[in-house]
Amino acid sequence: MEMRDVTVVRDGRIALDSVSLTIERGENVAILGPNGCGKSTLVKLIDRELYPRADHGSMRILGRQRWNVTELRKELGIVTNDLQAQILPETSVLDAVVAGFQGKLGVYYDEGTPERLAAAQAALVAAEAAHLSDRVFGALSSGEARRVLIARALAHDPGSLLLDEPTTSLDLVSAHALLETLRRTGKGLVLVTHHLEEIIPEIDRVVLLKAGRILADGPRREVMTSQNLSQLFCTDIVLQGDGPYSAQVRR
Ligand SMILES: Nc1ncnc2c1ncn2[C@@H]1O[C@H](COP(=O)(O)OP(=O)(O)OP(=O)(O)O)[C@@H](O)[C@H]1O
Repeated sequence: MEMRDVTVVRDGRIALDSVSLTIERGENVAILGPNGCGKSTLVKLIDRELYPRADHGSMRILGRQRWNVTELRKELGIVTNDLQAQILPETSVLDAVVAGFQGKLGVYYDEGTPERLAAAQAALVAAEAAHLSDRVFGALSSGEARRVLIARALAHDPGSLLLDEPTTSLDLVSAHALLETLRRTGKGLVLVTHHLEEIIPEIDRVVLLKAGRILADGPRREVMTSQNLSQLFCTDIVLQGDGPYSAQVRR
C-alpha cells in the first residue's frame, strides 16, 4: 500500500491531512493514535468506503491506483467494528466465515464448496472458535464474535490481516488470548489502534498518527518512547514495557 500526500475530507473537515505512508506486503506495523486522529478513516480508505481528495496526492494498493475490494480482500483479511455490526444476527457462524471468501456479509450462494467449508472450519480452529460453528452470530459475546471475524479474515489465507482495534470491548483475559492467536497466525499484521497493549512484540514498525498527520514512523523501539507518546496524546506519559506496552499518565 502506497499513499502519497493523501487527504480525506469528511463532512467538510480534514480527517487525513497530506498523509504519505507505504506498507509492504507481510510487514508487521501498528498505526497508533488518539481518538479522532484518523485511524478508522485510513481503514475505510483502504476498504474503499471513503475516497481521497482527487485534486492532489495519489494512492496505490496492490500496485494499482484503482483496486477492487473483492481482490483486496483476497490479499488482506479485514477485521473492523463496522464489519462486526454489519453481519446479520441470524447468520450462522459457519456462513459468516464462508461468506468472507467473497467479501460478502452473511449470505452465501454457491461458494459453500467442500473446500471452502473445510477452510472455514480450519480457520475457526486457528481462531479458537471451532466450538462456535453451530451458533448464530447475533448470540455471541463480543469476544466470541471477534474470534469469528478473525476466522473469517483467515479462511481465504490472505498475506496480511488489517485489524482495527481488535481487542475493543474484550475483557483482560479474552484480549490477551486474542492477541496470542494473532501472534500465532504468522500473517503480516497491520494493526490500527489506540490501545498500547495491542502493540505486541511481533510489531516491527509503529506509525504515530495525530490529528490526521503522521507524527512519527519507524522501528517500534525507536518510536515507542515516553517522549513521543506524550507528544501524541498531549499529556505527560510514562511508557512501560517493551511490547506489549502500558502507560502511566502523570497529572
Ligand atoms: N461519519 C463521519 N462524518 C464526518 N466526520 C467524521 C465521521 N466519522 C469520523 N469523522 C471525523 O473524522 C476525523 C477522524 O475520525 P476517525 O473515526 O478516523 O478517527 P479514529 O482515529 O478512528 O478515532 P477513534 O479512535 O475514536 O475511533 C474526526 O475528526 C472525526 O470527527
